[in-house]
Amino acid sequence: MRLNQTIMNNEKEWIEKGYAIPLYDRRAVAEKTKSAPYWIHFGAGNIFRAFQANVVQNLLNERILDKGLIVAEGFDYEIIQKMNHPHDDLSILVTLKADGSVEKTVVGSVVESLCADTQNHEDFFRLREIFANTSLQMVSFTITEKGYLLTDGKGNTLSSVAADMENGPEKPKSYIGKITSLLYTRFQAGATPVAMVSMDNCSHNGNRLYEAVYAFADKWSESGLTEKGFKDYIGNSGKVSFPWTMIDKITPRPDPSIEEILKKDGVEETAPVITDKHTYVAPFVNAEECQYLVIEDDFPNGRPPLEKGGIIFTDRETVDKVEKMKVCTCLNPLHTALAVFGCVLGYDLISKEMKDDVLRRLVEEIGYEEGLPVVIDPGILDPKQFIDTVLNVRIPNPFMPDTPQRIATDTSQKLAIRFGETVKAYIASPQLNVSDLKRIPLVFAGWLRYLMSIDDDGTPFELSPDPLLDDLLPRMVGLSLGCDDNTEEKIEKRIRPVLENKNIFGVNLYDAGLAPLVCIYFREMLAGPGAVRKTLEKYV
Ligand SMILES: NC(=O)c1ccc[n+]([C@@H]2O[C@H](COP(=O)([O-])OP(=O)(O)OC[C@H]3O[C@@H](n4cnc5c(N)ncnc54)[C@H](O)[C@@H]3O)[C@@H](O)[C@H]2O)c1
Ligand SMILES: O=P(O)(O)OC[C@@H](O)[C@@H](O)[C@H](O)[C@H](O)CO
Repeated sequence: MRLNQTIMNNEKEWIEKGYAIPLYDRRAVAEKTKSAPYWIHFGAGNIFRAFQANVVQNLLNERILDKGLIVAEGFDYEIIQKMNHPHDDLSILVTLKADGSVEKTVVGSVVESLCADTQNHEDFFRLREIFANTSLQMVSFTITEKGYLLTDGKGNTLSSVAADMENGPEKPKSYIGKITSLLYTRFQAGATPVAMVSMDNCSHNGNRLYEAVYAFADKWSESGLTEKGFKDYIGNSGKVSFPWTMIDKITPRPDPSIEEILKKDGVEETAPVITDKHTYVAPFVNAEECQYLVIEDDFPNGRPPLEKGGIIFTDRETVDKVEKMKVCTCLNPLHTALAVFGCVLGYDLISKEMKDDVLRRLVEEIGYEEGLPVVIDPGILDPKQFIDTVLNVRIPNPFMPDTPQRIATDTSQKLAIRFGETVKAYIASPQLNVSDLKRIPLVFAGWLRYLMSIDDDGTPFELSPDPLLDDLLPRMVGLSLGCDDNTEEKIEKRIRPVLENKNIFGVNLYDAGLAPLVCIYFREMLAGPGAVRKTLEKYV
């Protein structure tokens, strides 16, 4: 059984093996989509294939939509070359339910995949054609938090961004430079409206995308590299919107245990690949069943009826509340706490960590006691029920192959949103006292301990990728486990610049009054092998 367009002539075998297959004429859908695209997504990673692509598949099956999706990859072209093209853009979604049952779906809603690479003339020409088409209604993104960065950890403009700003929209190399250049194509083709929809886990993600794109438009306009009016098209015309969103569906990396299931069914060539840019991809994706996508309803060129596929459209204020609930308190902080301590305590599965009493108590206390008091009820999802499901059903699901190592990726980019917002809310509240926060500082100390890349038994382990490692790791040099030399002064001197960094924590932890506690916890975690667990048991 080969995963490519031939399955449409060989449906019986797939259906007999329990696969749901596309119930529409895929060739006809592809033809219509290519001639009048309405939705292009950037970031051909796992969440897109597990969530957005499957929503469109369901709507195609139900004849609510008659066009599919185009996907573009602007960072890791190997995904397109090694997964999309060899499989004719089909992928298998394996849904792992908490009762242990498994649902297998061949998703065929993606009908074209392109490398957003200005060196790849054919693909970039096609992207310009898509952006010039009046039919285009939405451009969405799952490109990770760092995809929107224009500067490095020290605040210096990235060299690719600086070069693109200097050279203009012709052949940019940076991600946002390419996106802004494509918007310039749309501007030149009649300045028709479009919605630019970030679906990444960053606070006010629409603003993050807007600010990055506007910085290019501003610079290019100022230097006369773009025609008059482009900057206003992006910033003031009301024609280009940047809605805010909240997306939620735990989508681990493709796991060998799931590959085994597919292999047993007779599916060929299912092996996952780790690309040179460290993306974990396979012809299949594995994900939980639960999913939420909440989008600010601001689509100046109209939009498909995605609400019929379960996507919630609402106002910006509600998205803000629901996103704060999920990303800042009820899910992602708990994930990050489990990620850093999981790596240090030698875990390779999040669900196993939930059987460890002290880790379970830690995330319950962060969620219910420290996070929940600052949550504003968004009205559309109940925060208490949400966190109950996260802690009792979703994270402990033993059938989900999610790992602390995946979630630990880019932690330096996530702490500000996942914990900093709560710290800020405590500082701002007349009723709450920031010094009551005891567990969040424990996670900060746990992250510093994680950065030493030595586990709690004293064995070295590999850190997950993070754009700030080059800045952060030198700070850890000279600190070692069980060393009498680890004086309070020495430790503080090393980590002070990190704790003061607002970009990392969202606040200066000294100004917030939390730094001394972080230093105490961190020092105790350095006492020797076993000290991390001992510290957790002492304080949680
Ligand atoms: N996986 C999940 O559980 C989940 C759930 C909700 C939201 N998200 C959001 O989606 C994002 C992607 O998740 P995924 O599961 O698809 O991950 P993935 O590792 O499968 O794919 C990552 C995608 O981001 C791109 N990317 C990586 N680094 C980049 C960079 N520096 N610049 C531009 N693009 C870059 C990759 O090329 C790829 O397209 C997450 O960072 C998160 O914001 C993920
Ligand atoms: O995807 P990231 O790297 O931003 O964060 C890792 C996880 O916390 C995240 O992917 C969750 O699984 C997701 O946010 C659940 O909806």
